[in-house]
Amino acid sequence: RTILNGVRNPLNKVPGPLYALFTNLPLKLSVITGRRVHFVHTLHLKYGPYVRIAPDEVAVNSIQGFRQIHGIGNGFTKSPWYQDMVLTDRPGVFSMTDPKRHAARRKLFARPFSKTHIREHWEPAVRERIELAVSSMRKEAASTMGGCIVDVMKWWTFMASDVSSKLMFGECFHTLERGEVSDYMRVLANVLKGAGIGAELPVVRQVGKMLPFQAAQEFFGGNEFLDAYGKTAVKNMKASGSSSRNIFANIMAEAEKGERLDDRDVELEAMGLIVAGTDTTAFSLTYLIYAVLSRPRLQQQLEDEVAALPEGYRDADLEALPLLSAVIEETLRLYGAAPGMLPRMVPSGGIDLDGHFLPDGTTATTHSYCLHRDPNLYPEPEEFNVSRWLASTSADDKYRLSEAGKHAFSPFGGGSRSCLGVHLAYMELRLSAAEFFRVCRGARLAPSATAACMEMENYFIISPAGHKCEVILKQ
Ligand code: HEM
Repeated sequence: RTILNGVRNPLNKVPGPLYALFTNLPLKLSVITGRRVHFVHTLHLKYGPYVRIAPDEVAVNSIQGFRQIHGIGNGFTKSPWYQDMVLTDRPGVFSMTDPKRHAARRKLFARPFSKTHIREHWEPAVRERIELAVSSMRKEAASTMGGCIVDVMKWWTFMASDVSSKLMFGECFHTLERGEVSDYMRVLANVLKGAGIGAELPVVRQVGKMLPFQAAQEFFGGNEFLDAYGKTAVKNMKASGSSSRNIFANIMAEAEKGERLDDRDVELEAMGLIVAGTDTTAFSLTYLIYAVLSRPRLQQQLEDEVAALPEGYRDADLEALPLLSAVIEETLRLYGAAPGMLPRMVPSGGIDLDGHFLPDGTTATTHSYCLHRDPNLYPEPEEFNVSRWLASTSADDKYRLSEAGKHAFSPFGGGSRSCLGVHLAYMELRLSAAEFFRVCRGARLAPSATAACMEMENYFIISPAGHKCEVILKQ
C-alpha cells in the first residue's frame, strides 16, 4: 500500500530530480553546509518555477504561487519547522503556527512597530548608536598600523545588537564601547546553531543534550542564562522611569485594550526579536557597503547626495533621497538578509498552484533569493543596478522595474507573516548608510573583501562566507 501511495502521489507530477521522490538528504546536506539558497536556485534554473526538492516539499518560484502561499486568509500556515527551530516552551510571534493566536499577538505589536511610533520613540537612540559605530570605525582605522583597515561587518553587528538590546530589554549591551560581542549574544549564537542543527537532525540534538560538556549544554540544552536576561525585559517594561523604558512598555499599553502578554511571553518575545532584528540588519548593511564600494561612480554620487543633507537631518529627510533609497532597495533585492526558505503547510484538502496539485502534508516553500534573480522580472538579475529603482533616464529604461518586478520584491516576506520590524530595519539602513557615506568619504574595499569572502553563506539568513568585510578608510 505504501508503494502504491508513493506511486500515486500527485507530487510525482511536479518536476524535480529523481532522488527527491525518495529522500530529503541532498536538501538537508545543503542546509547544514550553508548552501540551501544556492542549491534550490540551481534546481529552479534547471526544472523551472515549481520543483520537488524533497518527498514532501516543493519549492515555488512564481509570483502567482508566492501570492497564493503568502496571501492573507489563503489557509497556508507556517510549517512546524519554526517551532523546532526556536525550541522554546511556548511560541512567540515569529514561530506561532496557529493563525488566530498569531493575528491576536501581531495586533498587539502593530502600533509599537509602526513607522510613526518607531520614529517618535526610538529614532534618537538608534541614531546615537549609529554615530558611535561610524566614529568607532574611524578611530579603529586611525589606530591600525599601516592600513586604516576596519571590518564594517563587526561594527554594524555591534551597532545592531546595541539597538536591539536597548529596544527589547531597555538596557543597551554597550557592545560598541566594549568593542567585543556581549555574553548574551555569544550564548544566543550557540543556542541558535544548536537549534538549527536540531531542527534538521533531531538525533544529533538528542545525543548532544546527554553529553556532559558545558559547550554541548549551551548548544542543545535549555538556557538559564538567556532566561535570566529575559527577566530584564520584564523588569524594565514595568519600570516607571523613561530611561529604562523598552518597546514592551508600549506593547503593554496596547495590551490594556485586549489580548495580554504574561511575563514569560515578554521574556521569550524579547529574545525572539533580538534574534530576528540584529544580524539581519547588520548583514544587509554590510552588503550595502560592499556593493557601493565595488562601484566607485555610484559611491561618489551617493556621497554627494548625503553630503548635501542639512545638519540635524532626520530619517524622514533620508526617505526622500532617491539614490539612497534606490541603493537600499537594490541591496535588499540581491542581499536582503533573509532570502532563504519560508516554508508553509498547504491548507487541508490540498491546493492547486499554477496547475500543480499539492496534497495535504506538503510543504510549499518560497525563496526570495530565487524570485529576485528571475530575469523576466529583473533584467540581468545578478547586476547590482540602482536604475531599476530610479525615475526614468531613457538609457536605462530596459532595467526599469515592471509591475511584476514590484510585486515580486519580497525581502521582508509576505502577507500576515511579513517582517514585523520592517520600519525599524529601514530606519537603521537609511541612517547608517547616510552616516557612513557622509563621514567616510573615499572609503575603499580592502584587498581581503573579495567575491569569495562575500559569497553568501545561508543558515536561514545569509552572511559573508569570510565572516568579515574589511574596508580602508581615508584619514
Ligand atoms: C534588513 C533587516 C531585516 C530583514 C531582511 C528581515 C526579513 C524578514 C523576513 C523575510 C521575514 C519573514 C520570515 C518568515 O516568514 O519565515 C521576517 C519576519 C520577521 N521579522 Fe524581520 N527582517 C529584518 C529586520 C527585522 C527587525 C529589525 C526586526 C525586529 C526588531 C524583525 C522582526 C521580525 C519578526 C518578529 C518576524 C516574524 C513576523 C511574523 O511571523 O508575524 N525583523 N523578517
